[in-house]
Amino acid sequence: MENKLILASSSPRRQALLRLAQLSYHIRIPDLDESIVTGNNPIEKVSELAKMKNKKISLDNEKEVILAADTVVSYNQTIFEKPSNKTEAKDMIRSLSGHTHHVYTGVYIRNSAHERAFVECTEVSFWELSDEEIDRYVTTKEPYDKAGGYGIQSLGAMFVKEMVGDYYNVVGLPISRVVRELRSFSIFPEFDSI
Ligand SMILES: Cc1cn([C@H]2C[C@H](O)[C@@H](COP(=O)(O)OP(=O)(O)OP(=O)(O)O)O2)c(=O)[nH]c1=O
Repeated sequence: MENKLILASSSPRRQALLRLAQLSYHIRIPDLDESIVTGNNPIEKVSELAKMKNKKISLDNEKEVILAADTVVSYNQTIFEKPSNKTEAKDMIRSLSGHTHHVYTGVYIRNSAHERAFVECTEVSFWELSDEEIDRYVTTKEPYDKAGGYGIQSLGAMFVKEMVGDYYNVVGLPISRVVRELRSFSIFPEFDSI
């Protein structure tokens, strides 16, 4: 029996990125109140949450490999998670306007024998945005299921002036590094065997 990758996430983007890398996976969604992890250190926060999401899923046998992740936006000593309403979304995007922020994704991988954890950081600079632009954006569905209140993979792309680091890390999973780490768990993308 081959090793089996379990994605501990409800995020459609994380699923899409595993498919992009030609990885087969199963989904098990962790039930976790993310607000229990407090504090203003983004690296600690994403590490802790990725680990907690991962450990919420039990390993049924030694072939299973569980992957979990957490993404936050950090600007000026403040962590931005998913905005819960229009006002919060507007405030977040207004603070990011004309500035450079960091997007952190913590990844935690484990099987019955070992575990690997890492944090990837991408630097994103926004253009100066007008109030009208921000108002229009928050009337779309885009901000509400995304850290920082924007989606770089869709309309939020219009805000981005410059980026340093892995684009896919901003979307929720630094897929090229994940693929490399998964090889040590004997999980391989289909293209490895071509
Ligand atoms: C900044 C940014 C974040 N995001 C997303 C990635 C993450 O899915 C989300 C941050 O929330 P997370 O809590 O990391 O993930 P999630 O709630 O979507 O899924 P789960 O906890 O079940 O794994 O924000 C984008 O899709 N685009 C972006 O540009």
